[in-house]
Amino acid sequence: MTLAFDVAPDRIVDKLTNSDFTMTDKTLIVSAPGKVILHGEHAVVHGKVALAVSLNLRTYLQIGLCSNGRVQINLPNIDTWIITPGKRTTNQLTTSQEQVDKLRQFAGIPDGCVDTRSLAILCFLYLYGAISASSRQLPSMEILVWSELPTGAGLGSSAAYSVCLAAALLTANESIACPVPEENGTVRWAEDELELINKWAFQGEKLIHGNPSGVDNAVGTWGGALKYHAGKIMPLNRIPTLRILLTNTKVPRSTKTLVAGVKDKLNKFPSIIGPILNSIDAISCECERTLAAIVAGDSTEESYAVLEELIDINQHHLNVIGVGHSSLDRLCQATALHSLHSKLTGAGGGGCGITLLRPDTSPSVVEASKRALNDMGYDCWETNIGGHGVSLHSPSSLQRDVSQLLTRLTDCQ
Ligand SMILES: Nc1ncnc2c1ncn2[C@@H]1O[C@H](COP(=O)(O)OP(=O)(O)OP(=O)(O)O)[C@@H](O)[C@H]1O
Ligand SMILES: C[C@@](O)(CCO)CC(=O)[O-]
Ligand SMILES: [Mg+2]
Repeated sequence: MTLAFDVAPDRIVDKLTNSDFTMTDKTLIVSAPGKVILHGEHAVVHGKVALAVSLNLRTYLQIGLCSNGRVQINLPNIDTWIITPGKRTTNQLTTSQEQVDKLRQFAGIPDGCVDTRSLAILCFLYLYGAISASSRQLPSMEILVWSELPTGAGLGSSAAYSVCLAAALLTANESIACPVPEENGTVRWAEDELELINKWAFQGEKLIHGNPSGVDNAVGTWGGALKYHAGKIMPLNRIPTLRILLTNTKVPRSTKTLVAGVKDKLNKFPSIIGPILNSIDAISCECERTLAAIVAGDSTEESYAVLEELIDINQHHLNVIGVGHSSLDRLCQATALHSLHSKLTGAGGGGCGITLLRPDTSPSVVEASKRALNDMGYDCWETNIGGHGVSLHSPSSLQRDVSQLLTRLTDCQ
């Protein structure tokens, strides 16, 4: 998707612009990781504990400042969009309904819309307008966002997108420093700057999700493993290297819709759904204790059995609160045939599931499970967790395939 608009006049310029892009200053490349939630999705929106870890799959954003009086954003993962101009909003770390309504009107996006492109555009327009509000002039820039993450599949693609946008726009606007990565290197921002990135990314998530807990943008910003509770972010230092099989059912769903559905159920049946959310909270806490026991070397066999049981219980809870899906049931059944335990991850309703592998799960069991899942039409891969948080890259530090892709996409603009 490519969006372009004039930054000066308040009028629609529209669609693809090409050759008149002239870079005056520098190009920045930032990236942020996706995540998996081990336990606590949905419950965390209602103040319960969640445990989440970053993935090695990342979203990349390239931003070039220019002097052609235009803003152009290219989002190849999600196709094409027709354009609306940008708008200055107030530079405040809160999103008022009035501001959002004005932006929606401006971009022609109806209220309650969950369309992928509309939400991505709304998020960009908001962050661009609000972060640039302190500048004398709205900056002219060209942005390209490309992700290794499947969009809208439970792996935090919206948060990685928001974190990248916040980091790039704050850096371009000099609200945070522009650390210089060494040749072939990657750098991160200082802690207070990460906090600012995270706060802005949370505003972006609000536009995409409606009512996010903040856990996904926290993982996108800090990376690693963390415990999230009522807005408090606590790094998890005592977790073993977990082997996780990640499966994408490829059933599309919207986090915004699913989160709203759980809220409705909770409002309708507080004394029925409330205790389930409390139980999910207890599962997260028990999981944290069990992970620490594994690190301490306490009866690993038994600890893994506990982790497996917690996964099964939570998957049932998630079904009860209405975020399961028949594709996820089939995933759980297929892995259970190989004595493996699975649950949905992220918002559910389709999207991705995680399957816990033991340190000694044999390659033949993993291969047989993957084959069964592939035969059902799912994508499935054993993943590495613990990717670093939002980072700034020198072009030469990027993996060759990522670098080539960004170059190719830039050339196509
Ligand atoms: N690479 C991308 N380019 C543009 N927009 C993106 C990109 N990745 C995500 N988005 C935006 O995020 C939305 C998907 O967010 P959603 O929260 O529904 O799914 P998710 O973040 O992948 O899953 P979860 O929130 O369960 O972890 C898309 O509709 C789109 O608006
Ligand atoms: C479903 C949810 O709990 C996790 C989505 O990855 C929503 C949120 O925490 O914002
Ligand atoms: Mg999301």
